[in-house]
Amino acid sequence: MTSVADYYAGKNVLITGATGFMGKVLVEKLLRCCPQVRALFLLVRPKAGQSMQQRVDDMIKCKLFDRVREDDAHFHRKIVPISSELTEPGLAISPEDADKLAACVNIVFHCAATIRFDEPLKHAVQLNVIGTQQLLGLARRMRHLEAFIHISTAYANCNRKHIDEVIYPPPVEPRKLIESLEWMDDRIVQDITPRLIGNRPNTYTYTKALAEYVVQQEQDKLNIGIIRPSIVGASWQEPFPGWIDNFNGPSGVFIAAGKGILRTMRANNDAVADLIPVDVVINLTLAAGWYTAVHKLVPRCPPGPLQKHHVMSSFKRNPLEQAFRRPNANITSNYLIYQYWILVSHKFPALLYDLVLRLTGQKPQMMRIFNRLHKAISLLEYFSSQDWEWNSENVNMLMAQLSPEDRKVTFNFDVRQLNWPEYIENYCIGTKKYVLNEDMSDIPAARQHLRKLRNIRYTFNTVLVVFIWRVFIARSQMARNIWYFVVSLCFKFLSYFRASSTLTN
Ligand SMILES: CCCCCCCCCCCCCCCCCCCC(=O)SCCNC(=O)CCNC(=O)[C@H](O)C(C)(C)COP(=O)(O)OP(=O)(O)OC[C@H]1O[C@@H](n2cnc3c(N)ncnc32)[C@H](O)[C@@H]1OP(=O)(O)O
Ligand SMILES: NC(=O)C1=CN([C@@H]2O[C@H](COP(=O)(O)OP(=O)(O)OC[C@H]3O[C@@H](n4cnc5c(N)ncnc54)[C@H](OP(=O)(O)O)[C@@H]3O)[C@@H](O)[C@H]2O)C=CC1
Repeated sequence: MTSVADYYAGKNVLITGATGFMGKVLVEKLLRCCPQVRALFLLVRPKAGQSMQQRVDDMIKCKLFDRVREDDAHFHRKIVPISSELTEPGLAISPEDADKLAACVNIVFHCAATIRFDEPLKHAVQLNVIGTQQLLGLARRMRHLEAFIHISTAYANCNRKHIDEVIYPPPVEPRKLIESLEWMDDRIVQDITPRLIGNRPNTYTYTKALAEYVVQQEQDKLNIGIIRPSIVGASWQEPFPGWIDNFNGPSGVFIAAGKGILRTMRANNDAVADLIPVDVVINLTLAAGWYTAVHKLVPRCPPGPLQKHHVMSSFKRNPLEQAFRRPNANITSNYLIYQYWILVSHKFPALLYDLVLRLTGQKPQMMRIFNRLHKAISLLEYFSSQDWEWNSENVNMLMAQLSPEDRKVTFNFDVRQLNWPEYIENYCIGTKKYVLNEDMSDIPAARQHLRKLRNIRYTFNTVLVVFIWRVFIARSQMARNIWYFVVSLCFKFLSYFRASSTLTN
């Protein structure tokens, strides 16, 4: 039995989506734990005025690569950026680069995708389906290819309640869809999108399902492996706990809750989400690369439960700076209760805050922030308010194939060993440090700010109760009678207490 690192020794690996959240962790892990790997070819596009080389240079400077840097200061020599735009014909790879890749690549990891839930169908198909087809075309030219690993999602088949580790028939024949989209203008595509995606919630899950089918079509020619992670969160252990660099999925929810903006969300009653740490997904992916070189595989990452109270208590211990309110959220599956909390805990405070901003000559902004937040959480609702049953037999089988050292240490993907409260604490701290770039030394000031917010809330509530009561008393004789009765009762109790304490003295 070879170890996973031994397998990658001397291999040339091609990675798409290397500048993304998961791609970066994959590159880091390969360089650190498979030090004999020969070269990593990264398909990267120029973006936002930066050349492909500048983007890769920036990427490897980031903190995520600190441990690799410590081990080998010249690790960047193994990284070979290749200019590529996946939505362009031929992936916009130069003929020389394409020939070079065809001659030497041994393993492909395809991570690139648009993961936006509101992506127009045409663009999602262009990147997630046609981009994948074109990459497979390039893979077919690779003379020494041993495995093609495609990163899909556990929700590609979210229209089913029970999902096995198989490729299901596609919702439509991809070729027919691609042909139709070619002549339709964007307005028509927008109009028919809901009909096309049917009982899937968005173009993302729909195009990921089509991509799986497109990959499966190549199974006679290539060794393919498909990984289906659920909701990918911050790292558990590697390269350090809590690494996260984006607002996607639960991270945006956590940050909004930690800032005291998000106070309610629609989710299933026990508020459990299928979360999986990114380092676990990457360990599984690399192990699958090794195994697929010999066998074919569709493993799904085993998820773990995410619970609301861990998030809240963690942000109370390690508060984010300048919170709008104290972190506290009501999770409910009931639509009416949810709407009530939206009104009372989101819209009313936002209106009040904007009023104060207007009165002090500033531009109102809170309602705009809440409108964006509502759009984002409405897109996540489908996933947070349902449960799925997934089969993970291939994952268990793969685990059993690993050497004890790989299974327990280097490529561990057994989430049963994960301590969830500790993981969530590190996750929340990770959003603070790496997404919001807040300093941990500011925590005492942030705690002081939370105490101030609590005092403001107590004062506000007291004033509100007194005000309502005064209005009520002014209008109702019965309320006045009750009020006088309660006040006289208090006086009687006080005078009795005073009299009895005088007697005992
Ligand atoms: C209450 C607390 C505890 C609760 C625990 C209970 C459990 C419930 C948790 C449930 C979570 C459920 C998550 C389900 C996710 C399913 C995942 C499926 C898995 C996958 O396969 S793929 C990964 C998932 N994909 C995504 O998550 C993408 C979703 N995002 C989008 O589609 C778009 O970003 C969105 C939401 C439509 C917004 O679009 P837009 O308005 O155009 O904004 P931009 O994306 O362009 O961003 C502009 C700007 O804002 C920043 N940003 C983005 N999101 C947030 C946010 N939530 N909060 C704050 N800021 C955010 C973004 O970084 C940009 O900043 P710039 O500086 O770059 O401009
Ligand atoms: N994050 C999650 O929760 C989950 C993710 N997945 C899957 O994992 C994979 C990686 O996701 P994640 O890392 O989170 O996504 P990111 O959005 O962080 O990364 C996407 C990557 O794709 C690249 N890319 C996008 N468009 C193009 C293009 N036109 N040409 C070339 N490259 C492009 C991006 O490059 P650039 O930097 O240039 O934009 C980036 O490197 C995806 O396939 C996704 O479906 C599955 C389940 C859950």
